[in-house]
Amino acid sequence: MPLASPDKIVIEKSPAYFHNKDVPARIKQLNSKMKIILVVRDPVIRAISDYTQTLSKRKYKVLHPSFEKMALNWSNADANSTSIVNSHWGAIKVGIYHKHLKRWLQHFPPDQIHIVDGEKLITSPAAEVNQVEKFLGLKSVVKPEDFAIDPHKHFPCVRAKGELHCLGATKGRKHPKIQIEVLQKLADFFEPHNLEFFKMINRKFYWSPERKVSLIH
Ligand SMILES: Nc1ncnc2c1ncn2[C@@H]1O[C@H](COP(=O)(O)OS(=O)(=O)O)[C@@H](OP(=O)(O)O)[C@H]1O
Repeated sequence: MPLASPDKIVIEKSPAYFHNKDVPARIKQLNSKMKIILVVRDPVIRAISDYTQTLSKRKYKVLHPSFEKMALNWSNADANSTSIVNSHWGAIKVGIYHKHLKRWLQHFPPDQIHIVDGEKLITSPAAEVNQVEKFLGLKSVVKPEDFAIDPHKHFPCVRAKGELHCLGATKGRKHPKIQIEVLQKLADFFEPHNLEFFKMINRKFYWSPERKVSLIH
C-alpha cells in the first residue's frame, strides 16, 4: 500500500482478493482495522463477464469452448435436463459468494465489510457511492448529476470539470449471446447460494432472471 497523509484514504482493489483463501488473514495482519468494500453482481452475469474477459485474452478465439460448454459439464453440454452446472469452473466458483464471504467473516467483523450491489452501481451509481462515503466516514459529496450514461456501452461515466470520464476499453465488453436454457439453469443453480449470501449479509439484492435475460440479449 502506498504511504498517505492522515487526511487521505488509500483504496486498493482487485477482484481476486475476494476468493483467494490467503487474502483475509494477510490483510488483517497488515491492518486489522482495514475497511473492506465488496462489489457483487448477479453471479450469472459475473460468470459471462469472466468468460468474456478470458476469451478476449486468447489468441485463437474460435478454438475456445463456448460459454455453454464450460458452464455445463463438458461431455453433456446441450442444456438438456440431465446436464449439470460445472461448479468447478472458476467463473462459476467465484459467484458462490457466501463461501468466500464466510472466510472474510472469520477475520473481520461484519461492520468492517461494506457490500455494494454491482447491479445498482450501474443503474443508480450515486446512491451506491453515497453508501460507500458513509461507510468510509466521508462527507457526502457525490450527486446523481455527477454521472451520465455512456451512449455506446450504456454504463455510467463520471462527469468532472465538464468532461465525461468513462471506464476503458476493457470494461463493458459486449457479452456473447447465451442460450436461454443455460441462463435458466445457472439462475436455478445460484438461487440457493444467493439466498445463503443474503442471509449472511442480512440484505437482499434483486437479481431476477428476467432482468438478466433482457440485459444480455
Ligand atoms: N461504469 C462502468 N463502466 C464500465 N463497466 C462497468 C461500469 N460499472 C460496472 N461495470 C462492470 O464492471 C465490469 C468490470 O469489472 P472489474 O473492473 O472489477 O473487472 S476486472 O478488474 O477487469 O477484472 C464490467 O464487466 P463487463 O461488462 O463484462 O466488461 C462491467 O460490466
